[in-house]
Amino acid sequence: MPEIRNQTISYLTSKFREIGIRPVSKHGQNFLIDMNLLDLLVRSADLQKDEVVLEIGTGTGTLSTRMANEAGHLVTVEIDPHMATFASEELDDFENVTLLNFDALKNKNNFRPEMIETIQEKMTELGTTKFKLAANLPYNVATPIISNLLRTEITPKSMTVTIQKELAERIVAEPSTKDYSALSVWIQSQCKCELVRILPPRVFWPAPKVHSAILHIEVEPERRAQIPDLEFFHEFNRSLFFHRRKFLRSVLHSAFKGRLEKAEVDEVMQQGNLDPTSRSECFTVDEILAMSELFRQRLAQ
Ligand SMILES: C[S@@+](CC[C@H](N)C(=O)[O-])C[C@H]1O[C@@H](n2cnc3c(N)ncnc32)[C@H](O)[C@@H]1O
Repeated sequence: MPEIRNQTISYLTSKFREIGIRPVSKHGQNFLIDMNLLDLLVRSADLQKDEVVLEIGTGTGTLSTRMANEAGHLVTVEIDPHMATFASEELDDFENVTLLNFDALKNKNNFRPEMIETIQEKMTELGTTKFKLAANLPYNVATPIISNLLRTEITPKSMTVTIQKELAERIVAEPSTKDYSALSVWIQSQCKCELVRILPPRVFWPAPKVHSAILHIEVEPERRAQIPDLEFFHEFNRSLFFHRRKFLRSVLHSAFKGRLEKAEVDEVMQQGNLDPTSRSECFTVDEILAMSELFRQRLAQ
């Protein structure tokens, strides 16, 4: 088994000095330096030898080496060429790692196609359909990464991620709370979420200004399969929370402008017993799923 190095602050600072680089804050370069927490993240991800694992944000490769030991194959993506060079040395002895040096996102709504193709290729080579995301995510792109992964042609079994605490709280939020949002509904409509641990800034180097959290998101294929049109639901849900303080009737009139007459929207609302003066944030995930389905069927008529 290749060696797993414990990357302490002194190891990282001396290596960075040697290479002549510094952590770049615009890329969210806050490295997890608490080895117990790295192990907790890997344990929570429950990686198996018949699985391909995607890591977005290789950084110095400290989490990557731990995951490569557990997984069938690790596809790890890093935007920063300096970090990719650093990590490739750490990962040199691992035969089951593919390190890609580019931005994981093509744009806010889509992943870089080469990343998805590489995962598919490695799944075929391994003869598996199983794939997971496990990563200490760059905070500025954590939301699109988690959200988009439920919209790609390959569905992950789970996503175990370190993210900003506020974002974790938004994902697990309950109806009628300030954190409840389109993201909470989108994730909870097809996944079970567990907040594994809150992490203080000091477990990272350099320390960020905010607290973080390890979140484990388990995709539930049966629930996901019950959503007849994922893209329609994704758009419907987003438009529902676009003006979260407006009354439902007005929100729905705007959402279907040009596609349904106002009277038709009112009819669907009556059909679903939907109170026109309610607000989107008071509906449960199941109620929003049912609402979306009523409108989808109306549009299909
Ligand atoms: C929070 S650090 C995690 C590093 C390492 N995995 C760890 O656990 O300490 C996030 C890493 O993601 C990289 N990154 C930022 N944006 C990215 C993007 N859009 N695509 C790929 N990597 C990105 C950063 O350069 C940084 O190395």
